[in-house]
Amino acid sequence: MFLQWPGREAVLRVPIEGQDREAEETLAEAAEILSLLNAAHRAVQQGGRGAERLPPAARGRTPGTCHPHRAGRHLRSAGRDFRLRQCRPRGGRAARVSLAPMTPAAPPSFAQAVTERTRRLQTRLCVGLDPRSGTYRDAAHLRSHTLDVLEATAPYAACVKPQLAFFEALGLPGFTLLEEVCAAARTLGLPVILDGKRGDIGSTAEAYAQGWLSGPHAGDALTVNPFLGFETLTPFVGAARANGGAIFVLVKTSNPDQADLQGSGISERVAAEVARLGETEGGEYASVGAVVGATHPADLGHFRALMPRALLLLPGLGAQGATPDDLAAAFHPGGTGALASASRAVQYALGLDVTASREAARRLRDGLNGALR
Ligand SMILES: O=C(O)c1cc(=O)[nH]c(=O)n1[C@@H]1O[C@H](COP(=O)(O)O)[C@@H](O)[C@H]1O
Repeated sequence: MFLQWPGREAVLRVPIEGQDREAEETLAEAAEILSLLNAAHRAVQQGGRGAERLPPAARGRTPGTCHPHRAGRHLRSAGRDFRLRQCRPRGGRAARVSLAPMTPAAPPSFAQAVTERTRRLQTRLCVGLDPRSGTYRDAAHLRSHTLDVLEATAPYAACVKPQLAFFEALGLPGFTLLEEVCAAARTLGLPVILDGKRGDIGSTAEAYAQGWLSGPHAGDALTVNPFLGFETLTPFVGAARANGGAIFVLVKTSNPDQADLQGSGISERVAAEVARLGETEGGEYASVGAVVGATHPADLGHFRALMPRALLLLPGLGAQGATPDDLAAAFHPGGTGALASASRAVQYALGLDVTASREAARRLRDGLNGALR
């Protein structure tokens, strides 16, 4: 077992013995080494030599890289987290150390992260990334424009939604780009919804769920097609819950032809299942959300009421004709609970002009905020 002391540049590893008393014992040892490191550091700063005073566990490290210990500092020991209450050197080779155990904070779930971002940045916009290969000179151009649009629009976005079809169409390089997009989104603090509309018999759905919610190309959330029956949702729900992710189940899609199959109460049956799956979960919003087209403004309040704890993904803003003013009924008071999505209207707002994409995202964010006032 090891204690790690994460300094700015050095990680000090000290062997730990014992279980319960490990905090006192280990930190006493660590503090001793730190106190020696600090003494050595001071000696080096004063022009002397100090490294030879280090105990074997600390030898070989640059004394100048040690980090002074501070109350409040976070320590990780054998997978447990502690906060340093006090670390007082006592004489040359001893120190008194006092630790408070910490319960490590679980990373926020998709629903928490996206809702927190909505509140903090006042944005309900989901930026869709649908890179169309015919639009670009070559693969490098497609890549750079896609990443540029992501970066330029991030300040106005609650989340980003790459549509898998456009990446799959590029073959293997598309998967590499998707990974880059997901990594860049995470660096920008943007939760990622992968729009894959997956769904299959349960055993195959398990592989989809593994691939898109926990595999190397995974997003934080995935759109899911319930057409095969509710059994198809089970692996996706399991993977989303296990990974702090989410799924968005197609309830009423944005296209006019949805009526062919989604009329006659079908959307309501799916909505009831979405609500049922979410009702056992704690938290403000459940991990099971719903896709409801922004192109159905008259139905948004209805579906909001049927799935009170579901996040609603509202595609169809912009190119499919929906406007921010159409969407207020999908939100809860306070302006949370829904994400309005636009792809072409942002990514190709004015050809390949990235500044125009940025402005389009800003206008849509402002429009959505205005509609909620
Ligand atoms: O799940 C989706 O994102 C989705 C559901 C739906 O009902 N309608 C719909 O258009 N979408 C996706 O949302 C995006 C809409 O693109 P734009 O019309 O360019 O904004 C496309 O990637 C669609 O695949």
